[in-house]
Amino acid sequence: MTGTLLPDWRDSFPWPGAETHKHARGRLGVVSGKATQTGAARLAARAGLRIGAGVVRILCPPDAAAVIASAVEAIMLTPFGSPEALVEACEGMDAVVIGPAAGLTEATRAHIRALAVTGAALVVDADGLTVFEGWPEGLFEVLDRDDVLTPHEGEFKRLFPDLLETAREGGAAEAARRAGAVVVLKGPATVIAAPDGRVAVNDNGTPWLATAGTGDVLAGMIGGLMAQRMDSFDAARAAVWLHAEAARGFGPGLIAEDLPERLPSVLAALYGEHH
Ligand SMILES: NC(=O)C1=CN([C@@H]2O[C@H](COP(=O)(O)OP(=O)(O)OC[C@H]3O[C@@H](n4cnc5c(N)ncnc54)[C@H](O)[C@@H]3O)[C@@H](O)[C@H]2O)[C@@H](O)CC1
Ligand SMILES: Nc1ncnc2c1ncn2[C@@H]1O[C@H](COP(=O)(O)OP(=O)(O)O)[C@@H](O)[C@H]1O
Repeated sequence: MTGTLLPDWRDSFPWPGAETHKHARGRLGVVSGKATQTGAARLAARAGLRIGAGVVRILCPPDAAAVIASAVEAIMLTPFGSPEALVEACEGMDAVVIGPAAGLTEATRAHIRALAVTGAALVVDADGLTVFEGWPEGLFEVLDRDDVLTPHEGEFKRLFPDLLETAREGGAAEAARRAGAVVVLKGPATVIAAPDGRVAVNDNGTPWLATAGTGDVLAGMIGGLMAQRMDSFDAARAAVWLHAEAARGFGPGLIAEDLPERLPSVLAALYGEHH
């Protein structure tokens, strides 16, 4: 294991107990974009499954169903055609990831606002953040403390333009307070901040992660841990660390698809240290 600090979230990592079953381990939903933009959701869904969510289902616009169905196995699929149908399809979900390649549309805004009032904890990423540029309160007013926002710097500036000049730690902390949710400000030293004032800076980042789709994988990993009912701040810290650990272990040539496949060895090392 690399990283200079022993991750203290290890004690609350959701290893499965003997009596568990797939539904008890946690149900994760991932909302896909349209037919030509399904890869991001598939990356997130696969990462959520690899990190231990027992059941993962992609929710997709009807036109995307045939494309996704031909590209998934253990991951399930439900098409939806309206915000109401999306909410119905997410019944019983413990966590839902929305935003990767979702599209910068009024529909994306409506889907997020509808999902926020269900019982599922949300991970809002990528287009799900950008689409609220100029209307951040439209997002913040529907979030709960256990929801997570995962902006890179560009997305962060779209939601928090006045925090541009603030140092990353202070900026993320203020953003979390304002959003009333956990904020993961991604980058070489990813900052994780909770609305109750907890702040952590990840210490094992690697530039091998600077490749398209790795953020989608991270969103799926965070959602997968939240689906297993890990505290959202701890889930975010754990996922950021494991994501970087997987990338370090792979090294040159890494693409986003490699990260979920690398997770078993990273998790095995963590499991071995713990048991
Ligand atoms: N396989 C897939 O289907 C993938 C889909 N993706 C999705 O594609 C959509 C658009 O992605 P884009 O990359 O165009 O949108 P972004 O919002 O990431 O990038 C738009 C602009 O933001 C700026 N920016 C500022 N700071 C940045 C930072 N730290 N990192 C990256 N960009 C920064 C850049 O100038 C960039 O041109 C998103 O919904 C995203 O989820 C991507 O995640 C890549 C993989
Ligand atoms: N130079 C870097 N050093 C460490 N991590 C990085 C670096 N560049 C990007 N990353 C990480 O890679 C991921 C990129 O996510 P994101 O920008 O959302 O990409 P995408 O939208 O293509 O999935 C984040 O987890 C980020 O922290």
